[in-house]
Amino acid sequence: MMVEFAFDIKHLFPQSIIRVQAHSLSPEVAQCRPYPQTNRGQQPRSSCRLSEIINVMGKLSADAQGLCHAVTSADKLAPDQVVYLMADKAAGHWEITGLLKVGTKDLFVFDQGGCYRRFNKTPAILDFYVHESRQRCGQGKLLFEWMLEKQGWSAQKCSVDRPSNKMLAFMAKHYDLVRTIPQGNNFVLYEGFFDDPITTSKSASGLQATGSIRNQSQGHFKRQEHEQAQD
Ligand SMILES: CC(=O)SCCNC(=O)CCNC(=O)[C@H](O)C(C)(C)COP(=O)(O)OP(=O)(O)OC[C@H]1O[C@@H](n2cnc3c(N)ncnc32)[C@H](O)[C@@H]1OP(=O)(O)O
Repeated sequence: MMVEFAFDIKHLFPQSIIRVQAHSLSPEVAQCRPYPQTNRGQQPRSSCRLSEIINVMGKLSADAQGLCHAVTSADKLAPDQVVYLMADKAAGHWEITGLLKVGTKDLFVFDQGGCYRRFNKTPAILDFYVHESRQRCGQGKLLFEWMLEKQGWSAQKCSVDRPSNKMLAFMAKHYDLVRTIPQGNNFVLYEGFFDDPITTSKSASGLQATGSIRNQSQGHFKRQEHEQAQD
């Protein structure tokens, strides 16, 4: 069953995907609720509605990935992070179908030669979820493509925070991204990340060689490990 909210969401979606940042949220969702008693006769503010949607979808995403804590919530959204929310009315009324949270990270990463480098403001995929009833129907691709266009990013330049097995399969299927470069942190980089970084990536700037430490730690597969543990 899809997620239901105590308010009509259609006014929030002038198109099927919207871009939300921290400044348009009310992180103190508790102060917005309960509906409609505290706002008798009034619609809850859109910032309250968006915050509630993000909290609910963040929780569903965590559940789907077997995580104890949500990666995405209204109060944790940093100023440089963006949440893309997707909705449709395929069932006759508007429903929220997906969430994609992205941001930028200053990462110390290993290149293909094992050299340790610093990349400032690396495009980062932080949380991604399509409702179970809509998975494997191309909705994820739609949302991801929209995000890439709005952010001005390309898939191979994105770092991915602790990708799940489904995420790895998604990147392989839609972007032919299969070969990862082992890192000592939770982020996965794909081959192609280091190709011509200055000219082809708008955001992966500030490349600095910081040594040649070789470390093949695989600490980035937390979500995947968790999934497997749950299987
Ligand atoms: C950084 C992170 O956020 S990692 C966490 C990613 N999120 C999750 O794992 C939560 C649960 N999964 C999902 O929400 C979704 O499956 C997403 C967001 C990963 C992909 O969204 P979808 O709408 O399913 O993607 P879309 O339909 O465009 O592409 C389908 C492809 O994704 C991958 N995929 C999606 N679901 C599955 C699955 N159950 N098993 C294996 N691969 C899957 C496959 O490559 C699939 O292609 P296929 O059906 O030909 O095998």
